Amino acid sequence: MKENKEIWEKAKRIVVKIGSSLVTNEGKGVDQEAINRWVSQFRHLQEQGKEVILVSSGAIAEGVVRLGFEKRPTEIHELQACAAVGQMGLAHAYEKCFAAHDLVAAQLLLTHADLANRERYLNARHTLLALLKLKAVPIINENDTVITDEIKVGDNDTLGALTTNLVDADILVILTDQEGMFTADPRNDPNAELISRAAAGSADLESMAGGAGSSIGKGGMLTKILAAKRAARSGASTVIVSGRIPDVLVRLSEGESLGTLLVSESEPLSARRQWMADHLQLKGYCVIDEGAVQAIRKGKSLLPIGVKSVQGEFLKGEVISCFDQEGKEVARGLSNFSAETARKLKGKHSSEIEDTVGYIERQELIHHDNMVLIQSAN
Ligand SMILES: Nc1ncnc2c1ncn2[C@@H]1O[C@H](COP(=O)(O)OP(=O)(O)O)[C@@H](O)[C@H]1O
Ligand SMILES: N[C@@H](CCC(=O)OP(=O)(O)O)C(=O)O
Repeated sequence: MKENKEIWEKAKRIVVKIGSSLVTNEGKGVDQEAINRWVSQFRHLQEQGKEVILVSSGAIAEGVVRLGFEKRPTEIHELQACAAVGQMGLAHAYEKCFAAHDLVAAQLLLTHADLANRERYLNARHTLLALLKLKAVPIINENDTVITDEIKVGDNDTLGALTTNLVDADILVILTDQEGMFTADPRNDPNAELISRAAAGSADLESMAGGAGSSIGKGGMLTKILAAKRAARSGASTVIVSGRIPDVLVRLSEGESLGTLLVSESEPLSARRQWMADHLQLKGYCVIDEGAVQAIRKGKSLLPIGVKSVQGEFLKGEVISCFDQEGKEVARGLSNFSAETARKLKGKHSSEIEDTVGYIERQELIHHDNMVLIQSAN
């Protein structure tokens, strides 16, 4: 495995994600002093020639305090109201600290749709790259005020990974309220031991990671290690570490081993394949037979003859999934047909396409060039 120092020396672009409990001092309200400490470290990283992108949680936790709720509400519109109010508090706190360190901050509130649509995805990417070129530090959060659960990214660990892939960052640092990832949730198990290093995506990690240990955070440890697995697809390694360690970012950047390093060991996917793999919600999928599974694993395109069924409603050009007959996702890619046409063509030989739909535009349902193989469940 690569040494920490080597990984950090090579890293130029770093995404730092900060969780709600850290930002709001365990839900008591925006922790201006802690923010100040992280921002001064961003400044240090910039002086070392590194680019920093921040993904900050905390809007809802801060809104809960500002609106005087005794505990986090459960009603969706109240949560959205908290997010709207709390985001003001976050922006204000960051703006103050960034200005004090002579840094320029920029706010981006993203939705799932911004990342699922190729054009909006590329727009977001170009805006972020322009900001980095101008030495501004983008601060990203999910736009919780306008979205419901069905269309959400859902947690900022995942958003951190999507951002890492979006800008081809080298490292994702997830600052949290624990020292790192333990063999079990240290809040419940006093014998849990810190894992200092592992391969991102290693299957054992998923069984050791639990949910959020408090009502302030959202994802817990599981979303963090899934985020590391997702970030590894673009070649980025992830560090899960306590944001309370003094000078944590500076010390990491000097190669010190702190928290849990989840090393990316896979070959990075191309940008377009990454975008397809990063889709969290798809409009449809097809179930394919064993012959088609073998063919696409060998690098062939998916032909209608291998398709057993087509589910959902999608348009030509949208990303759909391919499942095997056991229900495991094997690939996803851009469909050359709408769901309606794909249903008419399923099981048909290429020579029957014209007779079935009256024209031949493409013979493949998904061309190999527009397909990404999925190694294991997301
Ligand atoms: N294996 C584990 N190692 C460390 N923490 C774990 C583990 N499993 C579950 N957790 C819980 O995950 C929590 C961190 O996640 P979360 O509360 O969502 O924080 P954040 O707001 O930083 O995202 C920890 O406080 C801890 O209780
Ligand atoms: N977007 C939400 C944060 C959601 C979230 O993932 O929270 P956390 O687990 O604390 O990183 C907010 O700003 O309140």
